[in-house]
Amino acid sequence: MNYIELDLKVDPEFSEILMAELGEAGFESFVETDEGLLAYIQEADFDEQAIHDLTAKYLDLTTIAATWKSLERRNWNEEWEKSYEPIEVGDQVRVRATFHEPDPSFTYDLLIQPKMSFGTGHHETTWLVMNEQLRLPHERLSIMDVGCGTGILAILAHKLGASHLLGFDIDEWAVENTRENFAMNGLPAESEVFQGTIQDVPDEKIFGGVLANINRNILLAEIPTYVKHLEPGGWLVTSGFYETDQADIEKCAAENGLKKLRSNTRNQWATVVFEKIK
Ligand SMILES: C[S@@+](CC[C@H](N)C(=O)[O-])C[C@H]1O[C@@H](n2cnc3c(N)ncnc32)[C@H](O)[C@@H]1O
Repeated sequence: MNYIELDLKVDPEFSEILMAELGEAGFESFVETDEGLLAYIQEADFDEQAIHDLTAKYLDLTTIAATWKSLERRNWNEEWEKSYEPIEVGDQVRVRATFHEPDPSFTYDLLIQPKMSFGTGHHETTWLVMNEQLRLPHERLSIMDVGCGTGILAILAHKLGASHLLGFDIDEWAVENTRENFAMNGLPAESEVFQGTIQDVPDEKIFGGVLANINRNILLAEIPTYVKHLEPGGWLVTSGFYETDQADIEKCAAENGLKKLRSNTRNQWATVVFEKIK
């Protein structure tokens, strides 16, 4: 049986009330930490939406940053083979696993084996970002993929003509999976993948485009740093937040020298595309 470990960074004052709520939602055990709370639930009972709702509910009172991970590896390929169908973005992009036949009518054929990592194109946010990538220049640009998951966004960037890719993720399994998927999709050996955050990217590295499908709180904290790594006129695609959080993201971006180009939504999830003012 696999368990999910939910890591809530929150003012300890709120730990008790959160434990009561999480207990009702099926979480079985808790460990209070200096920074908040670790909570454990069987993977089958875990509901990502419920955690988003919980975080949103307390936002007016305190800041809660929620991250979670599965405590054991599973054979995702086996799970996939039971239920996974290729996913299409417009009439140009098709994401599939190796056990699906290629469809030559699509210009961009992406091979993704997800393992434990987020990012097959099935999630609204991944789909929304890929849909925006199709409208953005990539030719000969250096592109950074923040929270690369399976590496899917960087792989599409490569297929759209990007010259150099840098991807990173805090999750070691995502990093391992991105490396595998990069190799499977023929990304150049010079592509960089590492485990870490934007803080680990050297100041002198400048990009023509940044892909950041993360979440509201991390975006609000990190947008100023993304901007420092963008060349003037470079673009930033943000996602991983709900429509209700879009105004906060846009305000933060405007305060940091970004101009909004456009936005889109899908099932209440949002994406906003910005350009660094020259
Ligand atoms: C919503 S998923 C997106 C994955 C993939 N880029 C996609 O679009 O499908 C967010 C990813 O960001 C990673 N992550 C979360 N916080 C991060 C941070 N501060 N820096 C880097 N990666 C982070 C998570 O481990 C997860 O793989």
